[in-house]
Formats: sequence, C-alpha cells, structure tokens
Amino acid sequence: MTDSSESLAVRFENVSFRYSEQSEWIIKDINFSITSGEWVTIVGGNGSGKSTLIKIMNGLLKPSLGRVYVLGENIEMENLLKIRKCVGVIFQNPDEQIVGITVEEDIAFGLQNLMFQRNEIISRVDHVMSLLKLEEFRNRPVRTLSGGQKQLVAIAGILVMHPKIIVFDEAASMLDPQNTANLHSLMSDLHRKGFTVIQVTHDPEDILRADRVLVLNQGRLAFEGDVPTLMKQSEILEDAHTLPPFVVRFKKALYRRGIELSGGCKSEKELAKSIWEYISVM
Ligand SMILES: Nc1ncnc2c1ncn2[C@@H]1O[C@H](COP(=O)(O)OP(=O)(O)OP(=O)(O)O)[C@@H](O)[C@H]1O
Repeated sequence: MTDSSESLAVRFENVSFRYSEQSEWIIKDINFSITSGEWVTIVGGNGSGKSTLIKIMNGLLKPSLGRVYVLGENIEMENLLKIRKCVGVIFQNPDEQIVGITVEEDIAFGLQNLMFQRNEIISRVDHVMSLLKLEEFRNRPVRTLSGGQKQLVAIAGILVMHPKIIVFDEAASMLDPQNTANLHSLMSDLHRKGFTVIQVTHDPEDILRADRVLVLNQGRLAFEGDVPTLMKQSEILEDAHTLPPFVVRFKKALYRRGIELSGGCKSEKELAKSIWEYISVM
C-alpha cells in the first residue's frame, strides 16, 4: 500500500509497540511525520523508547498497532529489503554491525551482497574511506580496532549503501572529541546534500542543530516541533530526563537572578551578544 505524500521520509500513524503480548507498552500511540531532507533529533531519558522507535522505522521491529510509512510506502514483509536499503541505521554499539574481516571487506559487504559491479564497489568504498579518513586502516582486521575506530567503520558501511534516510542512534557515544566534531560536520554535509538525517542523542547541545525535535517520555511523544518552540518550553525536556542545551540553562539561571536577556539564544555567540546588549544599556 502506498501513501500519497511521498515527500514524507517517515510517517508514524497511531503506532504502539510492546515486545510481547504479556509485556508493557514501550511505544504508546505515537503520531509524527518527518519531511524528506529534514534533520530531526530524538531525545528522551534512558528506556524512553528511542532505539525501539528507530528499529520500527527501518522494519527491524513490526508495530504492534498502527502503521509506519517510509518514503510513502507502508512497511510490509514484501518491501522490508527495500525499506532497509532506504533507511540506514548506525547503532550505538559498532560490534553489532561489523560483518567483514578487514576494514575494506567490512565496508564492501553490503554492496557485495547486493551483487554490485566490482568497479562501483571499489569507487564507493574508496570514497567513504577518504570521507571518514579510514584509508590507513584499509587492510586491518576490524577486531583489532578501538571502539571509536570500529564505529567509523560501521558508519562507512552504512554510507556506502547510499541510504536516503540516515539514522545516527547515539553514534558518537564512542568517539573522541575530534571524531565527534568530524561526525557532526559529516551529518551537516549530508543534510546540506538533501539526505534526511535522524539523530538519537543524549547530548543536549545536539538539539540546537536540528530542524525539528521529537521528545520521548516513557514511550509517549511529549513534544514535536522546532527548536525555538521547544526552548520556550524547556521543562518538557526536564520532565523527559533530558537537560536543555547549556545556553538555555544559562539564560534561565540569569532570569532567576533577575536578569532578563532579550534576543535569541540558539548559540553561545548569540548568548554573548544578548549579554553584551544587556550590559551596554546598564
Ligand atoms: N529486546 C527487548 N525485549 C524486551 N524489552 C526490551 C527489548 N529492548 C528494549 N526493551 C525495553 O524497551 C524499553 C525501551 O528501550 P529502548 O532501548 O528503546 O530505550 P532508549 O530510549 O533507546 O534507551 P537508552 O537511552 O537507554 O538507549 C526499555 O524498558 C527496555 O528495557
């Protein structure tokens, strides 16, 4: 069955999920849409259902109730392979995604499985290796790499498949600051090129990069909207065991001390400008 609005990357319609008929509901009657090309960040406390939601999104789990559409198509058994090709997910633990012996073999695995031409495989693998600065590891056995290096290999293995929707499920959790910054710039690059980027994160600063944010609280969708709207209701984040970004906490702390800053505070630069304007008229 096909949904008419193919400009939507993902649509959840009244989706509920539980792992077995006897167990508790993990996802509770969730509705949302993600437009193609959007950057959506999903936050929420531990166990709030973020990874479960992602697994439903790429067909790894079937919703217990409701419907899920990816690029206009309802996820069904018959189109699972197609859906998984469209939605590339980079999970938190790279060991779950590593399949080849050497780095090069691991990255090429998905393409080989789908019988891509040898020249195409070589060109795509070379491209992602250079993008993620993995060339020096080309012939290394993956098991000899560090956690962070394995994570980069897992990311390469997804990017090489050219998915239209790329999900980063706490993908930076094993990366050092340098590689985290590289990953953020890669995500921005993918977003600029028109890919749909979905990020699951516990880092409050990531919220500010998103076009839109979904907040999960114990399996319910507590908020769906843009960053400025969420920042005006940052208690939604706190209720969902998630810290608001530093600039919001700082602005609030000043407010409690009687200092009310005007202007937006989407970045530290904007915050500094608002403080400058405040003290300039004192
Ligand atoms: N395979 C499973 N079988 C049964 N329950 C599960 C399974 N996987 C997850 N759960 C439960 O589902 C709930 C949501 O888990 P999920 O991993 O989706 O949360 P999360 O928001 O991604 O958490 P975190 O931030 O800690 O990674 C948790 O209570 C978890 O114990």
